[in-house]
Amino acid sequence: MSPRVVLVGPMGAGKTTVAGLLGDAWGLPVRDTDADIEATTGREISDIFVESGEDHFRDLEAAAVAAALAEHDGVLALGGGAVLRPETRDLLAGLPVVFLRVGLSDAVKRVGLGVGRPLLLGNVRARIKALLDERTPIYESVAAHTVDTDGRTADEVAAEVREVLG
Ligand SMILES: Nc1ncnc2c1ncn2[C@@H]1O[C@H](COP(=O)(O)OP(=O)(O)O)[C@@H](O)[C@H]1O
Ligand SMILES: O=C(O)C1=C[C@@H](OP(=O)(O)O)[C@@H](O)[C@H](O)C1
Ligand SMILES: [Mg+2]
Repeated sequence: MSPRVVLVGPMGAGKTTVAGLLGDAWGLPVRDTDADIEATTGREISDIFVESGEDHFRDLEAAAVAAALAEHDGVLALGGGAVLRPETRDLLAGLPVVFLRVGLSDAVKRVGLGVGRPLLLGNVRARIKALLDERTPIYESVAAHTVDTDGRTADEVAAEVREVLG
């Protein structure tokens, strides 16, 4: 069992949204590791970060990704930082991983000033810039395909993901 597609990329790339659209288009079930972590722990992601720290969140996330990759054959969206763990990158080798690329201004516009993304607290623009600089090479290293999302609607992005996967 193996997912039809695994979406990676930064916060605001549209992974969660595009996963839903792909699931609808293909008639496949959709999973999102953030939602899986919230369901298993009964806690919100931001509470886990604040109360237990990022390392603990990454442990939960690595386990959630491993479980989803083993159990799920539909569409899978990862959280933006899931690829930071080497064991997760190893598990992604050979899978249809698509990197949804987003530039700084579109990412800032999309994530807004919500409190749901704890890593962005403070200066949202500076935090996103640092995350994009640090993580872009990692997303590129795990992805079989890259789809640009800047200036495109989520529907347009989903259509291109379907196209690149053939
Ligand atoms: N291509 C897009 N263009 C504009 N807004 C988008 C696009 N994709 C997603 N969004 C919006 O951006 C926000 C973040 O999307 P989300 O799917 O949660 O991203 P991610 O899971 O990658 O962090 C949501 O409000 C969503 O509706
Ligand atoms: O980039 C990150 O480290 C994170 C991304 C978030 O998911 P999205 O990428 O779906 O927003 C969520 O997992 C958490 O807030 C940490
Ligand atoms: Mg998401």
